[in-house]
Amino acid sequence: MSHENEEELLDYSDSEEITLPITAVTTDDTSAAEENGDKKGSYVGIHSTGFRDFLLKPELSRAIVDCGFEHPSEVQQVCIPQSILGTDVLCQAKSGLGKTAVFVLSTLQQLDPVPGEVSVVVLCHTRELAYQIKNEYARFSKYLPDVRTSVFYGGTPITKDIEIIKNKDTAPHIVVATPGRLNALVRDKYLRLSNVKTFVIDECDKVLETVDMRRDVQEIFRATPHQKQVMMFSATLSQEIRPICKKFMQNPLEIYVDDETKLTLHGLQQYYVKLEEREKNRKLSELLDSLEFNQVIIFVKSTNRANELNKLLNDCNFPSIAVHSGIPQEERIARYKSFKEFNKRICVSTDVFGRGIDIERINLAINYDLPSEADQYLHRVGRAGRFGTKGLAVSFVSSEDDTKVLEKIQERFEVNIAPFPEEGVDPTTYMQT
Ligand SMILES: Nc1ncnc2c1ncn2[C@@H]1O[C@H](COP(=O)(O)OP(=O)(O)OP(=O)(O)O)[C@@H](O)[C@H]1O
Repeated sequence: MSHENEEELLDYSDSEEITLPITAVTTDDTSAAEENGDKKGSYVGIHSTGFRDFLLKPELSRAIVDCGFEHPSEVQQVCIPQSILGTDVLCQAKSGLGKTAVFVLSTLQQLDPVPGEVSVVVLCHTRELAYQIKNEYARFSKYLPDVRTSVFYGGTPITKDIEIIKNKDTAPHIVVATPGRLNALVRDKYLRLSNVKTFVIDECDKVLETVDMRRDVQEIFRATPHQKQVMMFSATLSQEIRPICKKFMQNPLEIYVDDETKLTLHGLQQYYVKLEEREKNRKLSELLDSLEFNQVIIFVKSTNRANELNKLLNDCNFPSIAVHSGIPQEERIARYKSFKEFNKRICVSTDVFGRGIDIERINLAINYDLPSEADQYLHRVGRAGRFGTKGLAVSFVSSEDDTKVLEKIQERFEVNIAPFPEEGVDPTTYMQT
């Protein structure tokens, strides 16, 4: 089997049926962004540290101001001072509160770009997320013109990646990638990782849960020097996955949300609708007609269903797009961009967009198909209500299994998911003012 083919097997983005056992966890992550009203960027923690207290490079400080970040979120306050010193970090913090900026800022702070040397590797589980993280590096390194970041993922010609690596004018210092493609580039000796100083895994529980993806990560990891900084992040870090993560680390700073109730996004209203499978389309169309929203993401359990539902919505004149792993990669990224740029207001997706994807205007998440596990629910609904903003989540419950999952979610995260009110939901309670 060619490497290209092998790697194609390693696109796990639609693997919605994988279950990872979860047990209780503990934290102190008081979401001050939420407590402090719902205005994005209005985070003021108990210890009101400012970004300037981190003593970052002036080029980074300027970019932070340009990005409109006024105050670091709690996870940023806790992790950035340590991570810029090279400490290993294993960090769980709730969805949408700025984990990405922790590793982007701290790696840029430490980076001293050397031509032809890769200093930072960031791995994540989907191609769109890799693309998004690369753009975060672009935003924050805009005043660091010598720093180059590249993104490598499957489903695109590997020859293009090789050209970028070989050309001294484009060879990256920071590589953001999905494990399959990066492993292919390293294994075939196109990319040398012997100068890597920091190794990051975002959505680490997802990346490390399946044996195949973990094997890729291990192979890539072995190509990096022993002495380096390792950082891993996720909103969900079960007791089972923590020791696996720690095998890659040395004395990490460990941040856990050990009280799962604290993973609940309080700005997010959550409801369910009990109905028969055959009633889903009518109900969805009713909700889309009656609810106000800026952008909505609708989750389904298979690529087929994503296509069918998207077609149906378009036939009914709802401006929607579908995103799933069955779509050619270039088109997938084009659709991600188009949705992010607000060209479409409705996106039907599999779990490709179930984690990490950050689209500011999404304030409604609909589980047309409920996920089969509670963790995935948490990630999915976290697409609405980013950075402590308000949002609304509605889940369709159509089977015995759905009912069980719903119960589990409510128990674990101590969230009250009420039946969707007959009179609807007052838009002022979930729309930003
Ligand atoms: N200090 C800050 N001030 C204002 N906005 C911020 C700040 N930090 C991050 N953000 C913004 O908050 C949003 C969510 O951040 P990010 O995507 O990093 O969350 P996350 O913790 O990785 O979430 P998830 O677990 O869902 O992947 C992004 O749009 C980011 O630009």
